[in-house]
Amino acid sequence: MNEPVLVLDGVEKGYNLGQPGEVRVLRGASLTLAPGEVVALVAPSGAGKSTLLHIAGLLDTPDAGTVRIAGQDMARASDRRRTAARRADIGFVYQFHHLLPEFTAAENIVLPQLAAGTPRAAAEARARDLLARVGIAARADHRPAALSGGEQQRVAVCRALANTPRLLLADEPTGNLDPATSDRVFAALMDLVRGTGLAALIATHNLDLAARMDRVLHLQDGRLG
Ligand SMILES: Nc1ncnc2c1ncn2[C@@H]1O[C@H](COP(=O)(O)OP(=O)(O)OP(=O)(O)O)[C@@H](O)[C@H]1O
Repeated sequence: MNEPVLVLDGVEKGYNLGQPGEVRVLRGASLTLAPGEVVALVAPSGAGKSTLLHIAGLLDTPDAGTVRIAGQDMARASDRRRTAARRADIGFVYQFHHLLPEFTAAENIVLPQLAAGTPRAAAEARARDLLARVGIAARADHRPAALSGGEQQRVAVCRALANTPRLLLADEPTGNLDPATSDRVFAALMDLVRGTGLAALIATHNLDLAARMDRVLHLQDGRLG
C-alpha cells in the first residue's frame, strides 16, 4: 500500500484575523507527498513557507483544512497525539543547525534516540553510521563549535534522521552556507534521503537545488502549484 506520507488539503492560516494588520498567509494550500518523494518548496520571502512547514510538521495548527500524516488526520488531534506523531514520524532541519553546543556531534544524534527509548549502544552505532554516510565520521567526537558550517549542518541532517522518521521537513537547510558547501551538504542530504526512502519537503531559494529534486512546488498567494 503506497499511502501518502503527507497530505495537506485546503489548508488556511492567518494571523491577527479580524483585526487591523490581518495577514492571510495560506489560502487553500494543498499537496500530497508519496513515500520516497523529494519535493522542493520555492517561495518568495514572506510568502508563508515557514508557516506551511510548521503546519505540516504539527508545530502549528491550520485555521481550516486537513493535515494527514501517514493516513492519520492530525489537524485537530490532541496535543498529545500530535507530539507523539511528530516524534515518531517527522524530522526537521532548519537554516541554522540548533545543535546543543555542550555535546559532541555523535551525542547530538544519540540524545533524541535515547529520548525515544533506543538503547545507548544502538543509538551510538546509528549516530556513527549516519555521520559516516554524510562523510564526517572523523568529526563524531567534536563539539559543534569545532566544526565548519557545512559539517554542523550535516550533523543536523543526521540528527533529524536519528529516529528514522517517514517525513523530513527542511527550511532552507543550506541557506546559510556558501555555494560550494551548500552543494556538498545538499548532496549528502539527498544521498541519505534516497538511501532511507523517506519523503522530504525541502524549502529553498536555490533554483539549482530545487531542480535536483523530484518535483518543485511554488507557494504563491497562499496556494501551492
Ligand atoms: N506569529 C505571527 N504573527 C503575525 N504575523 C506573522 C506571524 N508569523 C508569520 N507572520 C507573517 O506571515 C507571513 C508569512 O510568514 P512566514 O514566516 O511563513 O514566511 P516565509 O515564507 O517563511 O518567509 P522567509 O522566507 O522570509 O522566512 C509574513 O508576512 C509574516 O510577517
